[in-house]
Amino acid sequence: MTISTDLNQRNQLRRAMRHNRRALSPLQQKQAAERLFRLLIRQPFFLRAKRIALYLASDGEIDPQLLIQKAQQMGKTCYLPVLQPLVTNRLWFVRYDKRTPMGKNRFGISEPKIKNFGNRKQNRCTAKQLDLVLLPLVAFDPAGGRMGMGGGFYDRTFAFMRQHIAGKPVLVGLAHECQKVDKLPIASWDIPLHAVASDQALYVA
Ligand SMILES: Nc1nc2c(c(=O)[nH]1)N(C=O)[C@@H](CNc1ccc(C(=O)N[C@@H](CCC(=O)O)C(=O)O)cc1)CN2
Ligand SMILES: Nc1ncnc2c1ncn2[C@@H]1O[C@H](COP(=O)(O)OP(=O)(O)OP(=O)(O)O)[C@@H](O)[C@H]1O
Repeated sequence: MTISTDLNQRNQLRRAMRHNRRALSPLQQKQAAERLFRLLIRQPFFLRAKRIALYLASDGEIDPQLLIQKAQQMGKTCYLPVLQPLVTNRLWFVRYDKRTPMGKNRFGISEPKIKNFGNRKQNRCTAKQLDLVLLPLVAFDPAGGRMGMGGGFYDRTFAFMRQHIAGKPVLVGLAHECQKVDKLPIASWDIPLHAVASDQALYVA
């Protein structure tokens, strides 16, 4: 198979799975978010983690908002991905709570504002300092394969995980069950997930 047909297939799958996500009703979204919440709050990787990266749901993604609230009540620190303004296509993780000033990134997703690089550094943490990363995804397979929105942001940011088997951070994708496929094609740059949690099950790779 040529590289271009392979790319076409990836893009077709991405489109179809994004369509599946968006087709869920508000009630289905709410129930899925509650099921995911109940599943995750009893996992040792969640209970143990002090610094957790999550995301604000967009485009039909399963919503981790209940998890953000719970983690904060438990005294954990939550971080959101922010598109790096200088280095292209990597993420920063910025501390998030009710008082965090927010703005929209170029994809229309809310993210913490970075006003002053110097002052704001204490609110930022590097990918290696996180204990747990709950990643958004478009499609997944039960072996930890992940397909995202296509920017390669998470893959680039966590590329260090390939050499570094330190068990930290733990990478767990969050998904609707309808985003599961049998087997995703693996690209050389793809970073495998330790697990995927859906509204129905936890798939440990
Ligand atoms: N909720 C959430 N936040 C996230 C991500 C995510 O997947 N979900 N990201 C994970 O990486 C980063 C943003 N990545 C994104 C990549 C592409 C598109 C997107 O909608 N692209 C358009 C076309 C591009 C354009 O508008 O210029 C599209 O595919 O239709 C959105 C977010 C950081 N924050
Ligand atoms: N570590 C890396 N170094 C250089 N380029 C990379 C790296 N990771 C991904 N890319 C590039 O990023 C592009 C998008 O990758 P891919 O389609 O796997 O993104 P994705 O995982 O769906 O997106 P995201 O992680 O933002 O949700 C690819 O064209 C790839 O060449």
